[in-house]
Amino acid sequence: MTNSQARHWIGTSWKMNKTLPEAAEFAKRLLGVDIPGSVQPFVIPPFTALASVATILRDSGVLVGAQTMHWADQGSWTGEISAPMLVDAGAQLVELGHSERRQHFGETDHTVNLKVLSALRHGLIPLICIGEDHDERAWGVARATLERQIRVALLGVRPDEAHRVVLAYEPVWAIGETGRPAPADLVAQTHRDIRRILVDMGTGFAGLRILYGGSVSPDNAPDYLDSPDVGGLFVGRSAWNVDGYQSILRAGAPS
Ligand SMILES: O=C(COP(=O)(O)O)[C@@H](O)CO
Repeated sequence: MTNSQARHWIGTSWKMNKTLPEAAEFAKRLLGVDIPGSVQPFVIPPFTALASVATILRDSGVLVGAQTMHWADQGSWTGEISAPMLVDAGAQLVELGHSERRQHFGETDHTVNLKVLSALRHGLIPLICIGEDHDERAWGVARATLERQIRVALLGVRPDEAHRVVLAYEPVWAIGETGRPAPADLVAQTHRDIRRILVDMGTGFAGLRILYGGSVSPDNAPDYLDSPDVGGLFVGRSAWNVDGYQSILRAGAPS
């Protein structure tokens, strides 16, 4: 169940981090955190910890997700995990198309689309990551890149099911240790551009939630959340400990 009153979704992917005991400790500590009612929290552990974290956070209001999946329901796909397996493990959402998967693991707009359709068929919330790289921004084609990523990811998604999709705008140049935090005005403008693309796509798509991700920290979170088109934050390093995550969750409380 998602919090239908939530103004912001604020979540973290742990990427390839945390052992089972570390994951359980985080989840148990999170149970004691006072999360603002205006925030929908979510946590995306590695596959190994998905079921145990989902069990600890069951009925807590914190959504639990996976970092990727395959589009087929089952079959000879060595090393892969399907949507029914994620549901079986307790996942409610699945992150798709993260730039690290596009860059290092051959994820394409087409495979993201196949995965989005599978996620929707199985009742998972697809959290679709989009974002231009450094050159695409320098060459003035950032908006075109985002439009292509969005339109291909959502091919075949019916207007009446589109509201279940969440987008995360994550400029590649802003992500990770070598990333440069994006200026808040650029984030606000790009979210407006994305909103216009969605509006052009028609009823059902116009109101999709758009999160921002890339070097989000407790310091810059309030500035990003100031923009009316920013529907929340998707956080990496700064939320890998509960105190950091809690500080960013607090930024989502109404002032
Ligand atoms: O990659 C993301 C942002 O990572 P940071 O470490 O916050 O730059 C985003 O997808 C959350 O994992």
